[in-house]
Amino acid sequence: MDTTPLANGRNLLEVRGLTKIFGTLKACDQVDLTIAKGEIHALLGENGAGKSTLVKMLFGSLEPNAGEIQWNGQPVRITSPGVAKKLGIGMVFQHFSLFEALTAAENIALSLADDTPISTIAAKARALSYSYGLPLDPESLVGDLSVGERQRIEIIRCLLQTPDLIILDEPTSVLTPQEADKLFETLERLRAEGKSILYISHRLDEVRRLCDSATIMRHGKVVGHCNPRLETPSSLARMMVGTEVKNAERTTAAVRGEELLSICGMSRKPAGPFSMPLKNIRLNVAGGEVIGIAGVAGNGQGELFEAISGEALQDSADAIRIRGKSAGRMGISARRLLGAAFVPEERLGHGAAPRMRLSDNLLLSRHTTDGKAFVGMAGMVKSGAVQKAAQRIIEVMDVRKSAPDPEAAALSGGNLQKFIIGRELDRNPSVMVVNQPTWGVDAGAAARIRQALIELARNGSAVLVISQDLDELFEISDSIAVMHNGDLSKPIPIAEATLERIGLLMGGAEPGHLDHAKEVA
Ligand SMILES: Nc1ncnc2c1ncn2[C@@H]1O[C@H](COP(=O)(O)OP(=O)(O)OP(=O)(O)O)[C@@H](O)[C@H]1O
Repeated sequence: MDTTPLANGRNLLEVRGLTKIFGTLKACDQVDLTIAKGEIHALLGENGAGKSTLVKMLFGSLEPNAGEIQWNGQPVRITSPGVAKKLGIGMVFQHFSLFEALTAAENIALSLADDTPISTIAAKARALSYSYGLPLDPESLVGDLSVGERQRIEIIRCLLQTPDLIILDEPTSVLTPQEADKLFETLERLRAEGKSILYISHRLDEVRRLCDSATIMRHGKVVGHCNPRLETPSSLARMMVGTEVKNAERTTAAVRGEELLSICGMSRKPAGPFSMPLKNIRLNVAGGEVIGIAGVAGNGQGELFEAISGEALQDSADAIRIRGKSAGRMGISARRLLGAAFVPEERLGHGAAPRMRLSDNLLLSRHTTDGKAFVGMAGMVKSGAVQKAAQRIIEVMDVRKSAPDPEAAALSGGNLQKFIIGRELDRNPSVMVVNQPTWGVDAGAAARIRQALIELARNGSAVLVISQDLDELFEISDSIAVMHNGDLSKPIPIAEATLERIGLLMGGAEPGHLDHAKEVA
């Protein structure tokens, strides 16, 4: 591995010795980074390596403890995002900062902080979004949009400020392959226009395809540079993690046990003008198996998760059965009491309360289901037991953190995901339903999560995984069903599933959905 920065034309940004300390942890330790004009530069590293901390300092949302930043050859102090934007630095964050009750245009207006009329902003956003191939309806309410569409708003909001450097923190983790392709076209066009891009991603194949150079971080330090096009995904993973990374393995075939999760003709009207109806969904997940659900984002996967988890109730109690009990009218806690566990796609807010410590988050999600273990006589919390369970999860899932029991918001994105998945696995649920299990998780940790899901199933649980990552679904599933337009296809056993067949179902082109609908009728 090369350890000197690649010279690639004139430099737009040079960072020397940038350091950020949280408590006793050096999240960034003497980091050097050079970004040339007109290049797409990847920032790679395992979860908690310090990537987000570094870019937050470049965007003025965190103040460095030491180090220097030069912009166009001049030393600068980026004391706030406003200063960064004025210099020409734009950022698309890993966690979106959008108000759900406002429209896309209203959200954009808020960040522009001037008095341009909303109609002008909407018109500009619409024109820009279409010209960059990321179509957006500025009048749509954010609350009704899929994660992919929300990200589009963030990107357009950033581009409206005509930045010279665009920082993207894991932009494709929630996108479909088609959406990701569109984004790559947009980024390539921006590069051709002379813009620079700093690109954080755990998807190493896309880094190889898109990026001109890469800086690799480990434990807060820069450990090398490379030209990703000359590397393989496994050599990049090795540089990041420091050791070889193995894929998850289905070592034994699934032995289908009793049906533990049954969805029996479940329909749901669209919750808002932009959400998808669910159409007569039928699916049985038995103990021992992993069923994967593929689909282009926005085809009803989010609505399906809400209906199964109890975030949205059914008219009929029998529409969902968990371990034989009619659960369609039960809320999330009652379904959890039946032995089910749910991991939503949005980690902060939905999956964890950001300002609460990990142990409190654990108690919050499990006090009903683990009442005896965590709550004693007269409602006193057994804090020792809660702390012990939190530590166990942290160890099993290798959650890297800066304090013994930090707030959820102080974890890196991937480490929080590991904690949330670990918190649910720790209950040894009979039914586990996960939406995007490895969103934002590094290659090593993703393999660990996938292996844990396979093992949970092999130990007798029913596992349902909704994912936009087809490679992931092929790696862990015993059968794959596809959501299209609110309709779920019949699960295809993995031995008969090909990328082409699943791809056709995702596009609605194969009659699998129709056959299934006929069978159901
Ligand atoms: N506000 C904070 N307070 C305390 N510690 C923090 C804070 N933000 C980050 N950290 C810690 O700093 C380290 C680096 O985190 P960072 O988010 O920069 O990692 P990352 O490389 O972006 O990881 P990921 O790929 O998971 O997003 C982690 O150990 C994290 O727990």
